[in-house]
Amino acid sequence: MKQTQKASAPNFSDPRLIEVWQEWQKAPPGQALDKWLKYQLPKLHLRFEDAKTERASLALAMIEALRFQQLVAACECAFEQEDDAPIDWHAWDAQWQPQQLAPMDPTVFWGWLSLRVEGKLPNGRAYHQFEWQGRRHCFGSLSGAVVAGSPLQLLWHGLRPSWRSLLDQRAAASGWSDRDRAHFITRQTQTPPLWLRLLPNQDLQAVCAQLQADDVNAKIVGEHLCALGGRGVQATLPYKRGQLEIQDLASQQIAAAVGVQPGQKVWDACAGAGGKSLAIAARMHNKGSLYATDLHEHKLTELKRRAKRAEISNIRSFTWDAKAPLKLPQEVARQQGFDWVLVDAPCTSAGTWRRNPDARWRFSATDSRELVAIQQQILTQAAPAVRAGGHLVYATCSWDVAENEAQVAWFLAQHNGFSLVSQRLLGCPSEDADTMFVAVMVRAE
Ligand SMILES: C[S@@+](CC[C@H](N)C(=O)[O-])C[C@H]1O[C@@H](n2cnc3c(N)ncnc32)[C@H](O)[C@@H]1O
Repeated sequence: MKQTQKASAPNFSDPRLIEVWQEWQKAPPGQALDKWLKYQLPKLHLRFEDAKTERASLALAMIEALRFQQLVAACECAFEQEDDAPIDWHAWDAQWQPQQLAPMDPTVFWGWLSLRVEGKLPNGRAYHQFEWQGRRHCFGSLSGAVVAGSPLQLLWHGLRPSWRSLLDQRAAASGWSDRDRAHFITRQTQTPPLWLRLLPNQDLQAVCAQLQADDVNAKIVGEHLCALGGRGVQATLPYKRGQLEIQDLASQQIAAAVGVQPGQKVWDACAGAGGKSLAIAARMHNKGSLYATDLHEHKLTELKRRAKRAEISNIRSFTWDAKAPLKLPQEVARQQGFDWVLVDAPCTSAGTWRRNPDARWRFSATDSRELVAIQQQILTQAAPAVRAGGHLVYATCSWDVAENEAQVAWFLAQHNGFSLVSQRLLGCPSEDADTMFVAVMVRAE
């Protein structure tokens, strides 16, 4: 099958990046990069020879830009400083906002970025070696000053120094060694592979071989399949035939923590577009019922489309807002509750920053507090729907302890009838995936 190859690396020498970056600076604060690229890139009337490949390369460069934009600002700050006095990066970070990048010359911005990502300046006359000598020197000094535990270490890997205490909490909660912690931090600079979930009765080797034949760099890791670079999967035969779904490894592990048996009753309370619902239902073989609810109707519409594609017929979906308890469906009321309830709660999504680096700049203490309150509300409403002896599974795609272990502790303190079976962090740093959390609790008989 002939397939257009998409770019697998950013091209920092592409002069069109200047305009793209300037336009991005005009986007409303908080705009998601992937949506912006999808709708705005075609509007920029940039001249492309191979539009698909070149747009993909621009998109990859923008992903790197959003990952390291604060480091670029820090480099320019260090360069402009007149004396050699050490900079208090904590204090600098406390007043830094992404909007402060707008006045920076975009050529300078991409120069710093290319130094960080590729170790060299982009090709082009704008980067006259002599003029950049000072910046190169400054870059070398900064990189030499990156030591474990320092604010500069976090900046260097695209993380805010102010998140250090959150990392400390995570390291303590997960019993990370210094090596685990360093691994987690360095992995924030790399996009994880695109993980694929095989539908039941599919042959892992055969699907992998077909993906490779379709020009996807597919690889088997243990019992799992992933695409390195992750492009073009939706254009392949296995995807079109419905043999696989795109789903991060950690997300697959959350679905696996719902130990459902065919014939049981499950409620996926925050089902969204159905990532977990579909994976859970796949193990039910259309026996029993899975109730998929969400605040947003449009997400459930997508869930229904995906369920049809996967030939799943036992999912019932309807909107539900955690402001009120769920009225149990009759068949569930008869057995006095669900066997399994999954709360895949709305969260800061901090565990997806490797894939969506722009999301980190939307992370704020106020939003986290609000989300913690919503998570507690959803857990509180979901708990009575678990039957005696049934299980409540709580999950997030965040590594923030406040949204995870602390929530579980809060819930258990409020609900005597529940006890903890297990809780763990999934994905990065143990695996090359997003970072997520899952806790399984059981209700007393
Ligand atoms: C982490 S996402 C769920 C992802 C989904 N389970 C999946 O695997 O694709 C959290 C979901 O919670 C929903 N949500 C947010 N606030 C809610 C509320 N008050 N009541 C019910 N659902 C809510 C959001 O619409 C969102 O789809």
